[in-house]
Amino acid sequence: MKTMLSSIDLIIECRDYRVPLTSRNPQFESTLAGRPRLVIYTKRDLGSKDHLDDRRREEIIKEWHKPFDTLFTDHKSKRDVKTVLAYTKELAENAQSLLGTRIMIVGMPNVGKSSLLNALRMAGVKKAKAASTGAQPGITRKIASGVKIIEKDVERGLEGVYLVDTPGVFVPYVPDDEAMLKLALVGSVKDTIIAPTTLCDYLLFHMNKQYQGPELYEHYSEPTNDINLFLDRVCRKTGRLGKGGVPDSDAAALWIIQRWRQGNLGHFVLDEVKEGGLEAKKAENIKESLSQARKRMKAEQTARSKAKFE
Ligand SMILES: Nc1nc2c(ncn2[C@@H]2O[C@H](COP(=O)(O)OP(=O)(O)OP(=O)(O)O)[C@@H](O)[C@H]2O)c(=O)[nH]1
Repeated sequence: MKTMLSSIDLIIECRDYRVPLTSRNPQFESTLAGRPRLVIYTKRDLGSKDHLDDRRREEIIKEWHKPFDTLFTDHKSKRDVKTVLAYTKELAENAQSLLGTRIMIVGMPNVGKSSLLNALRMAGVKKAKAASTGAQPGITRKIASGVKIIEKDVERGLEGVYLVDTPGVFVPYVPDDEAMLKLALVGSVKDTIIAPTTLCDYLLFHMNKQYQGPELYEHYSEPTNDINLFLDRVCRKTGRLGKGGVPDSDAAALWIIQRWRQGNLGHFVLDEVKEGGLEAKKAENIKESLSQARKRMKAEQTARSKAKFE
């Protein structure tokens, strides 16, 4: 990515709408520093009900990223895709490059980079899917060559706009267990990494915290904080029973997680969004990276003194 940056006119940084803070990658900040950037929060449909609270949250997030522009998208919304397309077109018209405008799309695994690229291509040049997409992270494995999203327009001196898709880049370290649970819940890590019942327990905690609370899962269980009881009810309700009628909790947990990821168990954000939240997160990341550096130095020192005595 770094080596390509010199030929890139704009970086589109995709972040998951449901984890605006936890998905911050400090590595991008240093690598992409000084480059023009547009921040796009993807999967808005899964985190927003388009209420006043949601719009207020989006205003705060926009403030966080200034001077960069911020957009919020659902890749199936024609209006959202057109807004992104118009943004890139304006950029290209102002740049008037002889080689065309090149845009690199970066972000965490499974955040929706390829889906956005495909939607922009369809809306811009009416061409079918150029990149593979999938519900698990790690589908895009290499940096693709530019995919055209806006045609050349000789009369307007426009040389075309090209998007470069990149593989998802996971945060260099995850500061705590809760951050890992959030990233797993939104699908940034493979489902085999964290036990499904643990992940589902964390989801249950969030569902209970929402305004609708237990109504969100009323088809499956009575209100509860107890994951065992909850999964038992889900198994019975959906027939996820093994030999001798034993509830298959793992299968039920995975199914519930998928239902939430598809937007069927409430639309909400896992991070707390407040004014100055991003600045606080940046300060936290600096503290964390210092302590990581100290740990690394200590380990190196121990290894050196061990080698001396061997
Ligand atoms: N509901 C909803 N789902 C989305 C949206 N964008 C992407 N998805 C889904 O999220 C999953 C991941 O999308 P991809 O486009 O493959 O994500 P990616 O960032 O390219 O993933 P990697 O290849 O792992 O880097 C797919 O199942 C998409 O259908 C969105 O705006 N809303």
